[in-house]
Amino acid sequence: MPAARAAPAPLALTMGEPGGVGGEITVAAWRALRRGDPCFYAVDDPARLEALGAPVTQIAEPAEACAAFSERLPVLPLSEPVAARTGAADPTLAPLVIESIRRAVADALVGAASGVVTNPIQKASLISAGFAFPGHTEFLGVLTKDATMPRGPVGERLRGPAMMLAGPALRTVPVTIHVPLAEAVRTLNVEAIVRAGTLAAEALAHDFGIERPRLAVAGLNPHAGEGGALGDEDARIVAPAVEALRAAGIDAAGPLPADTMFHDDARARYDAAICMYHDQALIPAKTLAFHETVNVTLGLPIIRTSPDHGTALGIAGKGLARADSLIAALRLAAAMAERRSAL
Ligand SMILES: NC(=O)C1=CN([C@@H]2O[C@H](COP(=O)(O)OP(=O)(O)OC[C@H]3O[C@@H](n4cnc5c(N)ncnc54)[C@H](O)[C@@H]3O)[C@@H](O)[C@H]2O)C=CC1
Ligand SMILES: NCC(=O)COP(=O)(O)O
Repeated sequence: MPAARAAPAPLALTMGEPGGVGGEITVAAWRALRRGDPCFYAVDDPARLEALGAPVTQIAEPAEACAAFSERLPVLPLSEPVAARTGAADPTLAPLVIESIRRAVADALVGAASGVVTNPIQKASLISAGFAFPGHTEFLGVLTKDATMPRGPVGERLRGPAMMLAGPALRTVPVTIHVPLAEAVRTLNVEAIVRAGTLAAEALAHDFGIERPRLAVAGLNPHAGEGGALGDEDARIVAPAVEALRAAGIDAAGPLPADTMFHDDARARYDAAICMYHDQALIPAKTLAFHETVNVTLGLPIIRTSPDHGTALGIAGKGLARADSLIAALRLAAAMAERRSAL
């Protein structure tokens, strides 16, 4: 008889900005998932989550989480209590927000957690407190830079980080991420597009189970440059990148006019859209499925997903926040972990 497969490690869920909706959607996600899968633990302040209505159990190690999960929300405590004001971001709490991310990543790097799911952070608040990164994506790239990639040297060539927004009807990958638009245009280059496309194709094959992934590469300018009349970047930068992706055996089409590549019929022709800048990728993804889309970091030695939305300070504590995107993020992280464990 084949040996029974060990139960997967739990997922680690970070605190995010404690003044935002992270705490209440954590509790709602636990209520939705506690009788099924996947099991997770929060790296947070147990008293804070208990005050939000969950029966909590304080754990010392991730390995204790799944036995308790159906009855109580497992919480790995931060080093200090979190005194947050609902609806306001507080830069003095930045060290605890960052501690939560560091601990979750450390657990994933040693295999104690099967992946990291992050609650939203208030970026400006963290940056004002000295945080040197524009988002989780870039921070996670640095936190994991010394860890070996899965699949050895092949994996090393695919080291990110890169961002994918994955929804039921659309996946997008922005080539440039958290930079001002003018800088995105100025710094766009062939290598960055090839890197994003290669990471996307690899993730579609290995994490999403798509045997022969098809990429659609967006142009930068209106009408993909209109033959040079509306800018030369599409011919000079995007087209050679598409050629390079094809030469590497990746099914890539483009540069495509971005205004006509996201309607229903167009989306049926590809598995992911490679976009030139943040909003070109995130606007269609969030418009089509704000509550189901998940933010996935590609090219890390660990799994990381997150809801697509932010801290939503304006609705925090009002009972209006939906946990669907966080639940989708937890489910996708678990599915990715299962796929990777079978490789
Ligand atoms: N992964 C992360 O850490 C992310 C962090 N952010 C940060 O969040 C902060 C606020 O960003 P915004 O642009 O205002 O975006 P937001 O996503 O927080 O809010 C946009 C709109 O969607 C609503 N909304 C958001 N989440 C919701 C939910 N779960 N249920 C129901 N309605 C929801 C809000 O009430 C608001 O009307 C910024 O500091 C931003 O950088 C934004 C996106 C991702
Ligand atoms: N707009 C998406 C976003 O800001 C998420 O960034 P990250 O914190 O996941 O890097």
